[in-house]
Amino acid sequence: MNLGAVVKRRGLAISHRTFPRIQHRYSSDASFQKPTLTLFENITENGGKLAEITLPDGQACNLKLLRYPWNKTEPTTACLVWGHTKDALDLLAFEPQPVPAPTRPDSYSIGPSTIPGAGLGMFAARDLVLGEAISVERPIAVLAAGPPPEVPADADLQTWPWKALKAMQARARGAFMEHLTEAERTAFSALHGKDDSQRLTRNYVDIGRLPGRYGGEHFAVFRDISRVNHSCSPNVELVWTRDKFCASLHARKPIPRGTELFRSYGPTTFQYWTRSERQRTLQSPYAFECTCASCSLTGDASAESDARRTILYHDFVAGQERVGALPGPQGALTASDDGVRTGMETLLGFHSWVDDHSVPATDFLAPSEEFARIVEEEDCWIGAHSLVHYTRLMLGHATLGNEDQARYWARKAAEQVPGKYFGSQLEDYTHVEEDQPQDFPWWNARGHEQV
Ligand SMILES: C[S@@+](CC[C@H](N)C(=O)[O-])C[C@H]1O[C@@H](n2cnc3c(N)ncnc32)[C@H](O)[C@@H]1O
Repeated sequence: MNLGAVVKRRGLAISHRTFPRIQHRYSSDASFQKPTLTLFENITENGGKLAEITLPDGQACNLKLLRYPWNKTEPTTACLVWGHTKDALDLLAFEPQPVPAPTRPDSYSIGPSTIPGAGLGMFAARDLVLGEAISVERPIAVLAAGPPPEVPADADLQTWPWKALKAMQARARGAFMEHLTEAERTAFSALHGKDDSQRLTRNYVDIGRLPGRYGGEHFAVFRDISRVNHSCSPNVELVWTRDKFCASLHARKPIPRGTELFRSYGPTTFQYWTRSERQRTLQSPYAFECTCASCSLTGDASAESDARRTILYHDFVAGQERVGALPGPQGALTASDDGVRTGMETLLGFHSWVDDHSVPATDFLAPSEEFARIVEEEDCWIGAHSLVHYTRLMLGHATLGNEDQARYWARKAAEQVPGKYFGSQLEDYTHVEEDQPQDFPWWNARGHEQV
C-alpha cells in the first residue's frame, strides 16, 4: 500500500521532510470520517494546486490558483477555482479579448455615499444615458463559492462533516489572499471591511457559473464596481460577460450628473421579495438596513408594496412554468436564430391569441398592463421579466395596428436589455418593431378591435 493511501485512511500528519512541498495540514481529529485539507507551499511546482481536500470516501478535490485570461498584456484575474473548472477553461482554449472601454470615458467618480454610515459610493460624473456602460472592469479576484462537485448533492452542508469542509475552504481562501500580487492586495485591502474575510463577503459580486462540472456560483471582487451601494430600486444594472471575463455597469434610466449609483445586491428574484425578506438578506452578510423608497414605507403603505411585489413574483413563477412546458429545449429562447422569436411568441401566448378572435384584445393586454403599472409604482428592476411583458404589449399593439403604442413598448422592451452595449439577440428582436412596426408579420391583423 502506498504512503498516500495510508495517510488518507489514518489522517496522519505528513512531515515536511517526506513531502517538502507541503506546508500545512489541518486535521484536528484522526477519524477518517472528516475531510482533510492540505495547503501546498509551492503552488507553481504543483501545477497551480493551492489545496487538496480529501473527502471521507478517499476522493480528492483540488483547489487551483490560476491567472485568467491567459494573457500577459491584459489585466488578468487571480482565480481560486475547482480543478474541473481549470480543466474546462483549458479545453476552451480561450482567446483573450480586451476589456471593452466604457461607452464614454470619465463617467463615474468614487466619494462619500449620500446614505449616512454607508461609507463610500459611486457617482455619475456626468449625465448618463440609459443603457450606457458606465464602468467595465476585470475583477481583482474570482473564487468558487461552493463545495466541490464530489460532495454529494444531498449532503447537508450545515452538519458534520460538511461543516468542517466549509471551514477548511475558508482557510484555503486565506492562503489564496496571500498569493495575490502586490497591486491586487493593495486594491483588495482598500475595499470596505475590517479584515480579509469581511472584505470578501461584503464586496463580492455573484457572477454565476464558469465552465466545468462545478455547477455553483463564483464570487468576483472589483476595485471600483465593488464600491457601488445597494438599493431595492437600483438605477444601474450589473452585467457579467464571461467571454470577456469582465463586468459592466449599465444605467437603467437616464441618470443626472452627481447622482449616486445603486445596484441590487440580491439574487435574481430579490426584487420580488417583501420588505422583511429583503432586509434579512441584506443583514447577512452585508450588515446594513436598506433605506430605499420601498424599504422606508411603513404600515399599510409597506404592506401594499409587499403585495405588489408578491403579484410580480407569482407572475414570474407562472412564466417559469410556461417556459418549462415549452416543447423542445428551453435554450430555444436564447438561441441566436428564429428560435428566439418563435419561442418568445409561443411563451407569450401570442400565437393562440392572434388566431382566436373569440378572445378579446383586452384579455391579452390586461395582465401585461397591470404588470407594467406595478413595476412603475415599485420602480423595481426585473429586466428579463419586464422584457417579456413589454414585448407582449408591443406584439399586441402591433397586431391591433396601433403604431404609437407598438413603438413605445418596443422601446421599453429594448431598454430592459442593459447589456446591449455588448450585443444582444433580443435587442435585434425588439428593434425591428421599434423602427418599422409595419414590417411586423401580423401588423394590423386585428386592427378592427381597437382598444
Ligand atoms: C460592496 S460594499 C459597497 C461600498 C462601500 N460602501 C464602501 O465604502 O466601499 C457593501 C457595504 O456598503 C454598505 N452599504 C451598501 N449599501 C448600503 C445601503 N443602502 N445602506 C447602508 N449601507 C450600505 C454596507 O456596509 C455594505 O456591507
